[in-house]
Amino acid sequence: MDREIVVTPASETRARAATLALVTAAAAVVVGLTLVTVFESLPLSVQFVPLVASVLLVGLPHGAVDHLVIPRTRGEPATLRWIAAIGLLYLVLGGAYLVLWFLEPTAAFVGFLFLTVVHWGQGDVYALVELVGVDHLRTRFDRLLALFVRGGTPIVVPLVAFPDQYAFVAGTIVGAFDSDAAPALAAAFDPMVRGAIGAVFVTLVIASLVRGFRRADSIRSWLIDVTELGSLVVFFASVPPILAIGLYFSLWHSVRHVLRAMLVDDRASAAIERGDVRAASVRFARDAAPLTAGAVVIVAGLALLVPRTPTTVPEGVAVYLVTLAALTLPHAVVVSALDREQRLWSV
Ligand SMILES: CC1=C(/C=C/C(C)=C/C=C/C(C)=C/C=O)C(C)(C)CCC1
Ligand SMILES: [Fe+2]
Repeated sequence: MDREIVVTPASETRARAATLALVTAAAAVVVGLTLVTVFESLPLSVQFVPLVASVLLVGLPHGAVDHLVIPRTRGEPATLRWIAAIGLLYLVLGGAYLVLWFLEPTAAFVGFLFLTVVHWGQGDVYALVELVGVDHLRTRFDRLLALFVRGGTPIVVPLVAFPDQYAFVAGTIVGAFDSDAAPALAAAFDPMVRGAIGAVFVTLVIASLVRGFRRADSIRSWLIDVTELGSLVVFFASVPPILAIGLYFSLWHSVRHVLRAMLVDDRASAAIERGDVRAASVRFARDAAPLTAGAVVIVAGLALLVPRTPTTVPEGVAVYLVTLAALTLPHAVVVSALDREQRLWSV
């Protein structure tokens, strides 16, 4: 296999990063499952806490270094040209997607769910292949199957397990733009439709498990994959989705991407190598601070622009999620470029 990665962190550094990723992911699962086990019902105000916290802690910031990651991967300085190119990408794609939200909010929302599946899935494929170092995702097809299964879990499992809360959030998001969009969305919550989506998903999960087991040389790395996936499914099947997605977004998806950004940064990578996670985090926080602040300004601006001005926490979070959608489209393009640089899909 022809692998030419300019910045290739030592395998020990990757192993440290994998441990950090697994520990924070496990923390998300344990916190979520503990909360639902200990408390009979969790007030919505508590369920929203992790999602609101993600504005400043790891969630939103994880994409705020997109202007730095590609030049760093190539071992080039992050010149003004690079920054302008990524800025333009965000402006054009994010801006066009925001316009779509105003024109066709239901379609924009459905698109957001698909985008999330692909983007969260691609992040997990990176972690499995490059951090954990699994050997059973050999072909592009294996990786694509893993992408849909991993990215699909946070979006499909709650649709089956928690349709009411799902419908509430979907209705609040689309309702910010169109107060009578409910009928168009209602179809997705029909038990038959949910059953069919669930059945397709379960088939994919089983296919990926069986295929992975057959192809694995090392049972250890397959077991890590299965344990992660199993925990993820149980987590999203038992924890109400507002809480579950809040925990997952920061502690699972974003932490993995932050580690990826650190590994392409010589200084942060050296800090992780010597076990100094603090130094690596401080450096990341400095890199991410300006554009995180920029993104917060966009959330506030959008809150003023949407036809229905948010007045409650769920409505405020809805505007935040629409901003995340608009930012995630160009972010997923940058991450795909990073996947390409790191030859994640050329197998
Ligand atoms: C909160 C929430 C939902 C959607 C969240 C989404 C889609 C978040 C995507 C975030 C991204 C893509 C962040 C960037 O990486 C659902 C599923 C409607 C169910 C109810 C709770
Ligand atoms: Fe991301």
